[in-house]
Amino acid sequence: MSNLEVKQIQKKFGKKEVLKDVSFTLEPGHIYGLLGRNGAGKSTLLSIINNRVIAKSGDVLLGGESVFENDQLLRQLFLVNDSCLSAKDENQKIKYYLETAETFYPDFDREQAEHLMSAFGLKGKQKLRKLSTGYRSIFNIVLALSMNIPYIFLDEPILGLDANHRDLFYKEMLDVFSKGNTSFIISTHLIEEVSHIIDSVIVLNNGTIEIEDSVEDIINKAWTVTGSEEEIIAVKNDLNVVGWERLGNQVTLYIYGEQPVVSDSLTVGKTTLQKIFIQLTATEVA
Ligand SMILES: Nc1ncnc2c1ncn2[C@@H]1O[C@H](COP(=O)(O)OP(=O)(O)OP(=O)(O)O)[C@@H](O)[C@H]1O
Repeated sequence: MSNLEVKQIQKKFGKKEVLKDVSFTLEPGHIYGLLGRNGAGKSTLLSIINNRVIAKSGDVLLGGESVFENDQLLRQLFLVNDSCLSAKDENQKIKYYLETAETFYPDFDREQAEHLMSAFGLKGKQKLRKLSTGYRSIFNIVLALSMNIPYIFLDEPILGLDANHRDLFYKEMLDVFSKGNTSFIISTHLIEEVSHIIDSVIVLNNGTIEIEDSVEDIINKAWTVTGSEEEIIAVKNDLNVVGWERLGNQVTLYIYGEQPVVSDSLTVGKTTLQKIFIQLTATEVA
């Protein structure tokens, strides 16, 4: 498996510059979380990488070669989202789409698809257009986890899934991941829920990549300093503060970087991936 390099992607809708200059590299053997506020451009970026939306400029390279206009390379990637099947086809039965997937993706694992359908309670004779929101997500998950290709992109994969089905999805995805043939890139707002599944994070903010790091490193760099307002004001300029919060008469600073060195009267603590993400992306984007 080769690296997938996303290089200097720019995209405008009308006058709105959604992606200003987006570059990052995906490596085999990872589960990435693509995080960003509503309207940050995650879906647009995933569609561009998978050649479903055309960028103003930039490139996507697999093993050093551009994937655009290269069907063979494009078949090493797959984006599962609400529009991965064209609307006009929705009258068909589920088994039709599985057969189509087998035609286009020679490594598509039909046995795995049948296993997943039985685990999630989806039947081949059901028509796509009659599925509930949750079962449409399940159908997309069945496709994604049976593809058997190097890079699978999932845009909000758990939309409408109940807690049992979400757990089942994570378990089945980890099973596929453990076989070593596929890296996953998941775009979602359920950060706490996926924080135990993903190992790396890409944060899209203000049209560029704000963070590209392992979950472990981000958590290691995420600190809080809590104390009275007076004490906090006295130290805040010496720290790399990315946000703050008041609770009663206590103020908490969110710090991103080295462990803060402060007086004993202040409390230094750790924080979660979700909290630090909220602080790092606090400015309105949409
Ligand atoms: N086809 C389009 N025409 C015009 N504007 C668009 C189009 N697609 C997306 N946009 C705009 O581009 C911006 C980014 O949208 P996008 O759906 O990529 O963001 P997102 O990060 O996936 O958002 P969310 O988390 O809310 O799903 C938004 O302001 C959106 O309105």
